[in-house]
Amino acid sequence: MSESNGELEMAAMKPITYTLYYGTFIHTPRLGELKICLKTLVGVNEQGAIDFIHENYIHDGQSVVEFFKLEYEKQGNQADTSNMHYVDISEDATKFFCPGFVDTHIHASQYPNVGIGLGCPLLDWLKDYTYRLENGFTNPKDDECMKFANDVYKKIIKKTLETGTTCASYFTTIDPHTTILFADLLLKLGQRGFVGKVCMDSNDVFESYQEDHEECVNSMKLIISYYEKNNPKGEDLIKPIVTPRFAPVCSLGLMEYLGSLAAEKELPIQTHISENHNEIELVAKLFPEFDNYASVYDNFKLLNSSTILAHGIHLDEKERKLIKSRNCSISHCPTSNTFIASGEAPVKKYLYEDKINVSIGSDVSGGYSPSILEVIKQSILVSHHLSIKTKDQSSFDPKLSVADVIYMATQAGAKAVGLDNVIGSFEIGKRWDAQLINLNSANSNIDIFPCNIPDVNNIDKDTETTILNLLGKWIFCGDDRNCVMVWCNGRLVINKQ
Ligand SMILES: Nc1nc2[nH]cnc2c(=O)[nH]1
Ligand SMILES: [Zn+2]
Repeated sequence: MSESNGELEMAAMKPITYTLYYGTFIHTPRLGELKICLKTLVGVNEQGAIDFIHENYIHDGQSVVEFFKLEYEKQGNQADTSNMHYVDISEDATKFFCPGFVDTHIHASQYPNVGIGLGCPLLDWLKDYTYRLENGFTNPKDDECMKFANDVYKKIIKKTLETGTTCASYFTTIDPHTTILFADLLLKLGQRGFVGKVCMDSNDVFESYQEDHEECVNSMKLIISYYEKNNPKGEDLIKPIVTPRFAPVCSLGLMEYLGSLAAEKELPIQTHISENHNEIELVAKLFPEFDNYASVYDNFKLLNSSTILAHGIHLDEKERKLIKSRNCSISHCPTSNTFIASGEAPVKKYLYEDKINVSIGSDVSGGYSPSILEVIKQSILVSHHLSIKTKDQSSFDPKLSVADVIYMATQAGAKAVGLDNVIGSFEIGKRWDAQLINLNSANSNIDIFPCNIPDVNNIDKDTETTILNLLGKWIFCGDDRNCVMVWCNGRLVINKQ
């Protein structure tokens, strides 16, 4: 089903080649707008950028490569077709291209704990499971520690790529050396990623797992200079992200420093907010001078258009207004919110009434699955529970649609990480971060019947309905076996065909 580590690394190292993609494309360029493009031809150049898109392109016997050459010459350019690739899925109605998923909240270091700690409330879960595990990454002079970090980090990157995640915003641990190892692996394996060394200097409940202010400053310097030197030329594949873990483990001085660092270096920010009622009470107790949880972060300039706030389940109206006014994004993590019983975030309301950008996060290992396909399934189910609970109290229906969740997992994720003009949908000039879905792949969990197959040669309402039904099958019955090829920045990084 998947390649060995060795083959995967080699795939990522390959130069990007000019490639034509032909067939069905499904994407959500805007909230609530699902676009189904049939018989569409997309050209991706050697920089990994989309050069042209022709919808409803019919061959007429002309070779597609010839057509492309003529088109390119019309623009006054020479096309080198000697090393051109062509991926044609147009004859198979159960295959489609979709933008790569963007996971806006994932803890790489917590991968060994997936499935562990069921129902344990957040603050106990952190103390009893999470800090203990992360602490195992903080002894870089010990070969065993480095081997462990290498194993965990390689496996989580490989796993997320195999499930169609082409870009992720990661938390590692407080340790800078294993964090650099993680950044190195992202580059080797070819995934676009934001690397968040966890910053925390006040961990009373697990004192051996914290850093002092100076250690944090030095670690951040090390990581920022690594990124400046090691990104491939012309490709900004990795970037540091300023990561105060959450207010309860950060001193005022640390938050002040991190807010200034983000502003000075123009770096994005990620943290947690309003996940659990006991956590919210703790914040109110620790920071009595502030109005609410969100204003603690705001006071230290940690809320801006490059901030990703994970969870945000129990935000009050004032907080939501503040978050909107600062243009922050929320990362909705329903799998985690159900697994550790934190609650149900009313994200349909955030999206459509508050007009906040809401993306999707796996929150491994609060979330048991690194697959964003699994998380969007959970986001729909959680929204249905919310709808059942609130039916008699409000006319607003919190149920999420298929278009909503694909949007949150792609274009909204791209916006959350500041790449809304770079990835997230298929547009000329955007990078080719994409996945090929095959609903009939080897060992697929989905049974497809003749009545499920759309007539892709005849574009009408029936075709659209049948394709929408297929999307339902993908989200609810599919899994990583249906994600057969993955490209990141134009480069093929997963090939299970
Ligand atoms: N889900 C989750 N919430 C947090 N809040 C602070 N740290 C964490 C974490 O690691 N996971
Ligand atoms: Zn988290």
